[in-house]
Amino acid sequence: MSIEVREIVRRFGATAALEGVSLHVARGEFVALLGPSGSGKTTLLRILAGLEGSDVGSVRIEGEDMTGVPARERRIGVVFQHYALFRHMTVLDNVAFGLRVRKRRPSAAEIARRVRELLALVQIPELERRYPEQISGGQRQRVALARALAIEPRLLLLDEPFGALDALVRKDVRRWVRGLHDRLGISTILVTHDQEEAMEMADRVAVMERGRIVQCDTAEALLREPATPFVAGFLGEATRLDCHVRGGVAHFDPLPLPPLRVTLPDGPAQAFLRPGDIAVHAGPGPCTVRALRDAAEERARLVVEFGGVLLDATMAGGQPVQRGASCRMALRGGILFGADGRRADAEPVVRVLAG
Ligand SMILES: Nc1ncnc2c1ncn2[C@@H]1O[C@H](COP(=O)(O)OP(=O)(O)OP(=O)(O)O)[C@@H](O)[C@H]1O
Repeated sequence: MSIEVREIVRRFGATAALEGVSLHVARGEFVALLGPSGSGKTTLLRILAGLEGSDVGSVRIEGEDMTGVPARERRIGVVFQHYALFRHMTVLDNVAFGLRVRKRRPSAAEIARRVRELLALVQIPELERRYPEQISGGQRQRVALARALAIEPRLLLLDEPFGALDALVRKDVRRWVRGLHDRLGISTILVTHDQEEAMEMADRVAVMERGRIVQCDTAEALLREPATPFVAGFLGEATRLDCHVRGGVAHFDPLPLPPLRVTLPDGPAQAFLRPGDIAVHAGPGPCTVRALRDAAEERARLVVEFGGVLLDATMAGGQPVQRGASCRMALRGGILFGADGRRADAEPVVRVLAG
């Protein structure tokens, strides 16, 4: 089902949690809300779920205004980070809960059939008699999802649902949840502050900053065409550097980095250099390798220090380097924002190595 959020404002005393948020989610779409702590993600989710009201603005689900519609009548499944499973209830009773408290409650036999179907769907049919403390974190996550799905939601809201899982399990559960979303054809909104998670799972990512959605787009578009310096800095592990544009060339002095050609007016600017924009060459030079990442990859990632600044970079060529080794560095490009907020892609002036 489609969701239309219009100009939502929500204040808590002097704090404006949401300052005019609009968002459209198409039927069957998976959208992530991504932003730093306190940017308003959870507040927006709670307003969608009907757990919180808004001061201004409206939420429409499939065209129907949700104002005054209580949470349990919205047919929205919600999963929070702390799954809040009922500890004194078995897995089966936890999943059945939403069905048992329904206004039009199905028969006991129907509830049992539905719960077994759901546990099979989330691939834990053998756990129905266990209690939450007798199952693993990943399994609890699946129970929480089965419970959210039991009410046959039109919309699934996931609030940092993978935070309590260790990295390996998290990856698996993430893929599996996306697969489930695709199979069931429901709309899903995921709240996260993990950009990798948002980009891997969602069709579109809404980047939030201080109570606003500053950009909502595909992961690729957010990386290629960030709307603001905040988005450029928040996604893609870019290094932010101040620079100065003179005659269509950005200079980084006093940092001894090669200049970049860019179509921006003269004046101060901010450069966002992604790891792929900075190519490191092994051999004597002015930079020092401080850390190695993904060393087994063909284009190994590394952190280099240059003039007291740490830069996320990429190894050029296949030569191995070691922590502490000296190296040289070239710029392949970057994204720059002028003082007026205008964005421009930068290119190397000449393809020479720094130093
Ligand atoms: N019930 C409340 N009373 C007062 N202030 C609140 C309340 N709920 C949220 N806020 C404030 O509103 C702002 C947005 O909070 P929200 O929880 O929506 O952010 P978030 O992006 O989900 O953060 P996090 O990633 O840390 O969960 C914060 O400044 C928060 O302190």
